Parts: sequence; structure tokens; C-alpha cells
Amino acid sequence: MTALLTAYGLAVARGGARTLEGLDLTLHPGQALILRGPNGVGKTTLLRTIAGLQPAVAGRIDVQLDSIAYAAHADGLKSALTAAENLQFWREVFAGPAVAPALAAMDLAHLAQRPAHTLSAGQKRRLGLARLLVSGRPIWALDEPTVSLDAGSVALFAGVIRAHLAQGGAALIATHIDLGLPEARELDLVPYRAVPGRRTAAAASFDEVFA
Ligand SMILES: Nc1ncnc2c1ncn2[C@@H]1O[C@H](COP(=O)(O)OP(=O)(O)OP(=O)(O)O)[C@@H](O)[C@H]1O
Repeated sequence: MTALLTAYGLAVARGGARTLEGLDLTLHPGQALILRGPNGVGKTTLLRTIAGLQPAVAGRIDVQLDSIAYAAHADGLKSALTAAENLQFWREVFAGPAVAPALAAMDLAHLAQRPAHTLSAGQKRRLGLARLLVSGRPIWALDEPTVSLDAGSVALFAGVIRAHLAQGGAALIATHIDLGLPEARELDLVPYRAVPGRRTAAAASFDEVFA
């Protein structure tokens, strides 16, 4: 089976210093990989690098252009738009599938006409995650996706990920909690910590203006 994503000898950096190095990883259709490691180890940095938001400082990432949907810490919602309008906006950006099933999958159908700024933190998070469904992209890169979610919503989202995997998608997930996805592989990033203090020209020159 052809991999959706392969990285070889990858090194990533933040603030001009390498955080992780020597990483190899592969994601095939139907697979989820959970990134583990303590605060600051470099999970976000790795996800951003794989999602193409910042350059790798060494190694290679083989992935099809525009195949990754990245859900960052921020929900990326437009507060004056309704839940449905927010998803419609992203659907048009990605030319992805319909909004109504995405709202239903994340238990937001009853909130479809609510302006996003009136939603609770957990509802906003569910709406932010519903963007993945309207992206139509096969690889989901998820940075702490369950922040603000109650136990029921975590289980709901685990089911959404499982359905995505069953349809041939893949997921790369940074999380500190047990998502309830026993089929996922886990990658402990601690052994890949970079040698402290090693600076890199590519990282030092990169302007970190993204969210
Ligand atoms: N703009 C920046 N300038 C300098 N260092 C930074 C910057 N952003 C992040 N770092 C550092 O880079 C390292 C990796 O951060 P990163 O956010 O990737 O870690 P993480 O594993 O996702 O952590 P957490 O579990 O706390 O979310 C940390 O030591 C962090 O302090």
C-alpha cells in the first residue's frame, strides 16, 4: 500500500534551535499515529513542519501537495459568522464536502445558526474540528484536539477520527490524553530530542508569524 506521508531523517526547529532530529515516520491510509512527549518536546513544531507551515531543517518529507488539514491550538473561527457559515467558508476554501454532515458528526446541527462567538469553549472546539470534515483532505494533523472537550465529546471525536481512517484517511495527533483510539500507534518523541543549543541557519532565519 502506498504511504500517504513519509518522513526520513527529519529535524525540526523553533526559535532558531533544533527541537527534534533523526525522525523517521510513515502514515498509510487507515493509520493514526499519536505523538507523545512532555511539554516543550516539540510536538507542535513537528506538526507544523509536516503541515508545511515551516521548513524542516534537515531530512525529507514526502507527501502530496494539499493533502494535509492542520488543526492548530486555535479554532480558526470567524466569530460573527454562524456555525454553518464558518463551515461553509472553509468548505469553499478547500472545495470540500457538504457542511450538514460535518455539523451532524460533531453534534452541532442544533447550533448551526448560532454565531460562533456565542458558543461555549467546547462547542467552539467541536466546530473548529468540524472544519477537518469539510476540508476533504486525507491527512489530519491535530494539535491537542481535545482541549475544552468533555468526555462525551472526546469519544465523539474519536469516532469521527475512526470513520476518517475507515475511509482511507490518516491522522497524526499530538495529545496528552487517552483519546480512546487503541488501534493508533504511538511515537514517543523523547528519544529524538535534539542536542541542546545547536542552532541552525534555516531555523534562525525563519520568520515565525503564523498562529
Ligand atoms: N517562538 C519561539 N521562540 C523560541 N522558542 C520557542 C518558540 N516557540 C516554541 N519554542 C520552544 O520550542 C520548543 C518546542 O515547542 P513545541 O510547542 O513544539 O512543544 P510541544 O511538545 O508541542 O509542547 P506542549 O506539550 O507544551 O504543547 C519548546 O521548548 C518551546 O519553548
